[in-house]
Amino acid sequence: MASRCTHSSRLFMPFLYPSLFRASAASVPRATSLALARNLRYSSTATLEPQHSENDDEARSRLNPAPDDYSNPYFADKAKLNVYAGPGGNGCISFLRELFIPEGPANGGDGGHGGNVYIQAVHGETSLHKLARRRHIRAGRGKHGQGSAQGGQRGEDVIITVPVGTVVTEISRDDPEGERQLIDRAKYKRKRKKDFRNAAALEAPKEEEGVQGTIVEEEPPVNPDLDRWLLYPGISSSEARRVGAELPRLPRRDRLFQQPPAPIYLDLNRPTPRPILLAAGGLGGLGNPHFANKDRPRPMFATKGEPAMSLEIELELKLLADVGLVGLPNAGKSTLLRALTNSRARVGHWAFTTLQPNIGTVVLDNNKGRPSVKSYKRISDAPVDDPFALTGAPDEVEQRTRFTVADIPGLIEGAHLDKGLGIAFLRHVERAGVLAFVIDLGAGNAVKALKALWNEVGLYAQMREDEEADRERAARIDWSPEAGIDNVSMSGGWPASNGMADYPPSAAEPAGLSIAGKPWFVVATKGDLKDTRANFMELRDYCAAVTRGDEPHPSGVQGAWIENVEAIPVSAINGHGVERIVHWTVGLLDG
Ligand SMILES: Nc1nc2c(ncn2[C@@H]2O[C@H](COP(=O)(O)OP(=O)(O)OP(=O)(O)O)[C@@H](O)[C@H]2O)c(=O)[nH]1
Ligand SMILES: [Mg+2]
Repeated sequence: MASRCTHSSRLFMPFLYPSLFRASAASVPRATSLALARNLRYSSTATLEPQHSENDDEARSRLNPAPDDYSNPYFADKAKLNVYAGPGGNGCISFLRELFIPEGPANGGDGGHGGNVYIQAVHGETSLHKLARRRHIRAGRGKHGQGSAQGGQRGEDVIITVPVGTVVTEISRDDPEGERQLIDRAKYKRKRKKDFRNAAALEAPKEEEGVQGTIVEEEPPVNPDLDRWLLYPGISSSEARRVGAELPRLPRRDRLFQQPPAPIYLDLNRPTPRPILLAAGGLGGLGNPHFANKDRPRPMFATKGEPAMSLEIELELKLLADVGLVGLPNAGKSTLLRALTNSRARVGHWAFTTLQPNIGTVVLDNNKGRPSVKSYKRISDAPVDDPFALTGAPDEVEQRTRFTVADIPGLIEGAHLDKGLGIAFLRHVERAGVLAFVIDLGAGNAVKALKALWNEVGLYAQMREDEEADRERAARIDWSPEAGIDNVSMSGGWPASNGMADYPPSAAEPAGLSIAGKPWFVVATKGDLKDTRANFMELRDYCAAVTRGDEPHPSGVQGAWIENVEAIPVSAINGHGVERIVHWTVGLLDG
């Protein structure tokens, strides 16, 4: 396909793809290159390019790239958002006025409802960085009603699209309408009690009446909902007081969208075809015709639109890769990812080259002939718009054409104490089907390194399980203000019985099994280095002993996966042995 920006692409090329530029620079005629140099005089990146000698370039390859030969897409795996639903528009107070009808009937329009905020997990999104930058997300406000019975426009809805694998947690919410409903309900209960007591007092013996029977004149009640009404702006203050005292009760209104029960917790580990409601917009106010009757043909009031709910939510992305690479820094994880996939992850001979997760795809079948490996995966046909996926639907099998591999920053001993880059990145391999421990054969005892890695992973798993248990305990306490008030069916994708207490009881799993229960294997890399054979043999014997049960699982977790622990020797930099990793992984994935 022809380039869509032939002129500008040349200019931007060195900035975006320095290595490509170097390769093509030699073929650019001298006159052109001079012209380019002139154009790029102020471009610091072009002039500061490190110069490589010819020999240097020859030694370089896709698997042994220069440190600056990589692509670095924007990535964020956490975002905090303030979400505001749209407030409703006010109702209008207006009267028909025509040539021979000076005082016509009420014709104020209703206010529009505020917009809702939804969330939807879609394929194609891979990062939360755009949302992290936006921070505030607002749905449109409903427009006010107008004269001549014109209703206000509805506020625009907003759909937050997030990558599949995002977990949404509510931090706090401000729901003025929900709070008001609670207060109204409490007041109503108090009033009923008081009325009951008064009625009982009236039925009490009559002799006391002579002594205490003085009738107390009650003050005219002040309308408690005065702030929810709009009064005709043209009326005088005395008239306003009179109208205020005569205001009717606020009408009860049916809602199409109920606010989702607090606290929101959504694990969007599958795409959601229908957006899920996070915050419903406020109802629009009612115009003055709603309050006209034969005693009050020209109501001088209308209702205001409802204020909107706002939420503070946290989004956490857990990448959904099939295989997670776990290893110490500089072990060769990114090189292995390059060897397995088309990834352009950064490779460097220092620790912490990788600062953010990289995902690569291993293509098994590009549909251009026979697949390199035959593999089948189970697909569940549980309804994907069920945010809690509580239904146990039967599984189907389909041919696997690719699988994904996640390369994360290296772990060091003590990562759980927040040393190095910490263990936060382990959440990206937490959901992987298979874990591959990448061990550098040239960097000391491989068995020791494997044990150290499993120790960190085990501590991480325990931490996550404790967090999950805490969250579930909090969710089971039914403190939600909405619970038990209106049992109206939820719209916008929430299941009707969405009380958190309805969760199925969690299976009592031994601690740490969420990760230690996964199939795993060891990739012993840098096998091309001298004197690494003994180290590999020791590692292989250790893995065999673990499989036999002679050695405990390196994490120390009881019941961890030890079916067939294998150590596969590779030289990723030369692409040797990586085929075997593909076959082995597929075998474990197919289970
Ligand atoms: N000899 C040899 N060197 C390798 C091999 N694989 C990787 N290396 C080198 O090891 C160094 C580190 O490789 P990386 O792939 O960046 O290691 P990493 O595990 O991703 O490192 P971090 O991202 O820092 O955790 C680089 O200089 C690679 O060229 C290999 O199979 N053989
Ligand atoms: Mg790396």
